[in-house]
Amino acid sequence: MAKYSRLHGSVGLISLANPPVNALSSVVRHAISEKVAKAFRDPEVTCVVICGENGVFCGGADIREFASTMRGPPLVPMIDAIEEGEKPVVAAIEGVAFGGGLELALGCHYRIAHYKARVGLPEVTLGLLPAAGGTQRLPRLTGVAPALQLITTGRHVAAPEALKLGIVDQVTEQNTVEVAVQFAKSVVGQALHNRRLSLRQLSCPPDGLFEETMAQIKQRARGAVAPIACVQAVKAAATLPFKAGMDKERDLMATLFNSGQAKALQYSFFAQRSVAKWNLPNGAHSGISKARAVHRAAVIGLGTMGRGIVVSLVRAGISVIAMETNEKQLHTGKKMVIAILEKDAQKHNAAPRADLVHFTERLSDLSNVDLVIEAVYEDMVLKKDIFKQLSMICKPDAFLCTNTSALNVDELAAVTGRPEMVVGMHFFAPAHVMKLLEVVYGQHSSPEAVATAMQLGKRLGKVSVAVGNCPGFVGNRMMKLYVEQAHFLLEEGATPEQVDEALEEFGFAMGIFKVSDLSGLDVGWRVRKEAGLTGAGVDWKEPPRRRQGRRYSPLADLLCEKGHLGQKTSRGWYLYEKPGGRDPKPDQGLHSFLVEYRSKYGLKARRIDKDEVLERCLFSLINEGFCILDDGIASGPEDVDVIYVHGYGWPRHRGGPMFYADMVGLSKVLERLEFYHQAHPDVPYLKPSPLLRKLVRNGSPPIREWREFLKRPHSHL
Ligand SMILES: CC(C)(COP(=O)(O)OP(=O)(O)OC[C@H]1O[C@@H](n2cnc3c(N)ncnc32)[C@H](O)[C@@H]1OP(=O)(O)O)[C@@H](O)C(=O)NCCC(=O)NCCSC(=O)C[C@@H](O)CCCCCCCCCCCCC(=O)O
Ligand SMILES: NC(=O)c1ccc[n+]([C@@H]2O[C@H](COP(=O)([O-])OP(=O)(O)OC[C@H]3O[C@@H](n4cnc5c(N)ncnc54)[C@H](O)[C@@H]3O)[C@@H](O)[C@H]2O)c1
Repeated sequence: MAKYSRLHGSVGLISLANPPVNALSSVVRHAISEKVAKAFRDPEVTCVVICGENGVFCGGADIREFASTMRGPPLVPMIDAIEEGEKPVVAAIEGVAFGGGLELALGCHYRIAHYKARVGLPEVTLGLLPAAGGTQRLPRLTGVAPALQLITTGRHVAAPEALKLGIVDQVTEQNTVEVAVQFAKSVVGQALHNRRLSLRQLSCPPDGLFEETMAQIKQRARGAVAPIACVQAVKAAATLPFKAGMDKERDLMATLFNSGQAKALQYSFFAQRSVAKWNLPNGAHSGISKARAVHRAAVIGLGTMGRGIVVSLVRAGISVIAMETNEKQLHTGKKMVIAILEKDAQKHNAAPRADLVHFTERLSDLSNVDLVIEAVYEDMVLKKDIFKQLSMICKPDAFLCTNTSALNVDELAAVTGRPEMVVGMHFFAPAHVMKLLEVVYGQHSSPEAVATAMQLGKRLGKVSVAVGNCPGFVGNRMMKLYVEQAHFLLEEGATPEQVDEALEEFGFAMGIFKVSDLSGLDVGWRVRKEAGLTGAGVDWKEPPRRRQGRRYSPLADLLCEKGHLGQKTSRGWYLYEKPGGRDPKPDQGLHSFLVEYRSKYGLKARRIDKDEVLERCLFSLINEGFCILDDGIASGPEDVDVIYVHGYGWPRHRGGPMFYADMVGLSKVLERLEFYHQAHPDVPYLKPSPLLRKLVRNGSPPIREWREFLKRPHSHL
């Protein structure tokens, strides 16, 4: 709803009141239209201020309404009516003015913002465009180039920058509504013609602007349609009269509105918020579990992961003890941490925060920290030794966390005298960049420990997902099968280029073989050795392409044995111009190696099409996702999808693997898995999961109903 009051006798104040973000639901739109008309009718009222209650102007259209038939007064005529009014209308912006909220403000004649407010048109991130005049009014206010950038990226703009761009007329540190009221009174009687953005003429955009932006988008937003529609809409603003531009905006929105991409992106928006509401097998949940404040943290091991974790903690203003095992490693780690912090400082024109980090070689220095994150080698014996020592050294209420990618959190907890204080905090590389954090609860992890890790993740700007304990947790458990299928496809006749091309066309920023070259083939090699699949622990009675009773591909192991570890050695699945090179080229040597390999094992190469690449790689991953849900390791499909979108490069406009399965159709996924399982009976995980079968038996309900078919989450191995 929206409230109406009269201030100082002559100012009509309209306050949007729809907590938490004053979204423009049909009720709110109705109320605004009514109150504006009332203020315009009232002869005592000479000017109007529109604001939002609770320190938020408006978070835009009510996204939940998009899933059903839109009812209530549309936004466009409502905003037009405000702009056409003969009394000055001032938007008082606190908190945010996003999407339809900013479009409403652009319809007002003036905008006053609090200095902490943010504005933006993030519709593109929801698979849409700003269709309440945003694509036509913003370019008329800022010029075409800045508007194009803001609309195609959805970037949030802080008030001081908004002032520079001309989006707001004034920024204040005072009470914004009071300032806006005084301002409104001061402009009564002034001509409004110039303040009506729809009447403004646009100056010519720079030559080639639209073509260049389109090319950048095609490169950056692989396959996403909304940014392209945004360019077309802004181009209409630059080339057509306002009314014709509005028609174009509406038509483009109509094509986006019901698209699969818009549905996927809106699902992702709510999924990201739903994972913050976690629950544990013992009934504890985010609503009742209190996090403890973390003032001092420690990170053990300053390798690839530890460095990034230290930087993340420092960026959040937390003081850190960074510990390494010897002077040389400490020196290298310290140099890397400081280099990143200095780069940060340069970017923000501030002093580096290195004073927050204390570097040490002594574990005993950790006695007084609130929380420790261990990030040493993936070696259970080493980690256990460290946890045993931590249990004795750290103060009794310190949380002990591990960044292990796949090891058993319960086994680590068991060597401490405080298993309830132990959780996994699984960051992703590089940890100061990647958004995802898996918070792994063990059998004994207390709700307070989970709440603290989740809260800390939030403070570090991560999207945190609570998951149960099993080998690989959620992300890596699914990933393993996806990688394995890609290797099998090479055995059967594909090349790394063919597999990667299919995955990149699907929307992944990088195909799986390029990713493998980037992170180093030795990472997986170490994991396979630890799992007894290669190296000393192997049962040599089994043939090379069979391990632990099932099909196995030793291809990656053979490359590692040759020293072909990826970018760092200039050869892996691709060829690079020099060690550390970034530009992958097809490797004829690798192709010949594949031919020899197939001939050695009597494998006949066949033509593998893109559909098979996608189905084999993605459906096996999805099938494991269903097993994970069935096991209660993830509490809902949203958790799996958020993990894949934020940690594994799954294209956001495809929602995530479980959402994708729903879009493709569960019976199709089931039928194809049955087909591939019959064709490859020695690959057990291609057998469709019982949950997938159950859902299909129950008529393939939409993803939002899957939780009804799930058991409660639990942690098991
Ligand atoms: C606002 C935020 C920055 C706040 O962040 P914060 O961290 O404080 O809080 P949360 O993110 O946790 O949010 C709290 C709570 O609020 C929910 N929520 C937030 N925003 C919205 C919203 N806009 N609508 C609904 N609900 C919202 C959130 O889900 C949380 O609740 P939960 O229960 O899940 O915990 C931050 O929230 C944020 O960034 N929000 C999104 C901002 C945004 O993207 N805004 C743009 C919205 S889209 C829009 O505005 C479109 C406009 O351009 C208007 C277009 C006109 C539409 C015309 C339709 C024509 C259709 C024609 C086609 C017809 C074709 C045919 O069928 O024939
Ligand atoms: N690299 C990744 O992509 C990635 C991603 C997520 C999680 N992980 C996990 O993070 C952990 C660390 O991985 P990494 O890639 O950073 O390894 P790394 O080899 O780059 O670094 C490990 C560091 O630990 C230090 N170390 C070893 N023993 C120590 C001890 N007793 N005390 C203090 N420091 C010690 C080493 O000197 C080294 O600098 C592993 O458990 C790994 O599985 C790695």
